[in-house]
Amino acid sequence: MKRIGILTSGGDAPGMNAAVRAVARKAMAEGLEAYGINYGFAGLVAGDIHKIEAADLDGVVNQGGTLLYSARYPEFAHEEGQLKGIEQLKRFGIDALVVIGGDGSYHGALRLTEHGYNTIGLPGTIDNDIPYTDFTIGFDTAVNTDVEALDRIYDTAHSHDRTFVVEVMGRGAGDVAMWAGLSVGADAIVIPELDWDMETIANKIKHNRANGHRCNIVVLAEGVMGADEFVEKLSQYGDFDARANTIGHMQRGGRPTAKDRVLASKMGAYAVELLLDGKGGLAVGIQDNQLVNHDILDLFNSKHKAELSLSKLNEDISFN
Ligand SMILES: Nc1ncnc2c1ncn2[C@@H]1O[C@H](COP(=O)(O)OP(=O)(O)O)[C@@H](O)[C@H]1O
Ligand SMILES: O=P(O)(O)OC[C@H]1O[C@](O)(COP(=O)(O)O)[C@@H](O)[C@@H]1O
Ligand SMILES: [Mg+2]
Repeated sequence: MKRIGILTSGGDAPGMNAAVRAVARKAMAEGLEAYGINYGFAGLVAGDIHKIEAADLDGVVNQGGTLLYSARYPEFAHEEGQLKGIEQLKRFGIDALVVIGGDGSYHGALRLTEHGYNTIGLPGTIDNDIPYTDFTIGFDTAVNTDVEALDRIYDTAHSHDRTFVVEVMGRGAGDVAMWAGLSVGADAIVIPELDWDMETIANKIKHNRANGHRCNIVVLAEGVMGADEFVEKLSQYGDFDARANTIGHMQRGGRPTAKDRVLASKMGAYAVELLLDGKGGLAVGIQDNQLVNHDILDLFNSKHKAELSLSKLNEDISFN
């Protein structure tokens, strides 16, 4: 093996650059060359591919976004695009590929593996919705961004005796909502994985208010419903002077936390070690603080397990 290709795909996530840097620099340290593919699978098919020099990676470890750019490119679900992508990789003499992205990107990586092309997946998504890893690259930063936003919203909630319903991202997963909600002492955290009931939430808010809690924060995972709709339904159970906020894409950008930088660096270097061992078709994860790898195919026969006990814990300690 002489050349490793790297691409980032799907929603950008803070720490993707640290992962690209780790893969490329580790490859170089092992006497290999690194090639960057711009715009995920779209750039792969188009042949938007360039050699990465060590100096290109200077000053990127602390940058959000992705220096390789990203794309949502549904066309890659078609075999024609996949074969074209492999042709491009061969044209550049690239022997193996590291795909940094979320669950969708892993589908693309699996297709390449099925066509006999050695591919390793690194979990890069703020959603934390990937099986066989406790954490994904970008999750910690997104949660911390949400916590900062929620702390600011709390100031207004507290000053005006208001209830704020704040919608955070996560697609179908409630991890971002649970971590952010527990971190700010939310009155309620509403996620798609667990049953919930509007009347119970309204009663909890009333109970807390009756016991001196002047304002309320409800953290809502986007996979449940939008914040406006939630406020409308909540208001049917009382006048909480409620406001809806959606944090949106600002939680996807920004400088990665140290935790995400370290995770990305570890995973990136590990991917190169796996490839040097002649392995491929694998997804890298971290479980109980140990780097692990699983067949990418196994990820599609499994479901991400959210740490749902966080929701129960929040219930237990968020009353007045
Ligand atoms: N079934 C599939 N087969 C091949 N490629 C896919 C498939 N699903 C997704 N992809 C590729 O992965 C990209 C990223 O997936 P997406 O779900 O948008 O983000 P993420 O990887 O962050 O979850 C898609 O735009 C597409 O190029
Ligand atoms: O950026 P877009 O295309 O509007 O998509 C928003 C979605 O992307 C995310 O921010 C990240 O998701 P992925 O990692 O799966 O791309 C989700 O939390 C959100 O639902
Ligand atoms: Mg995804």
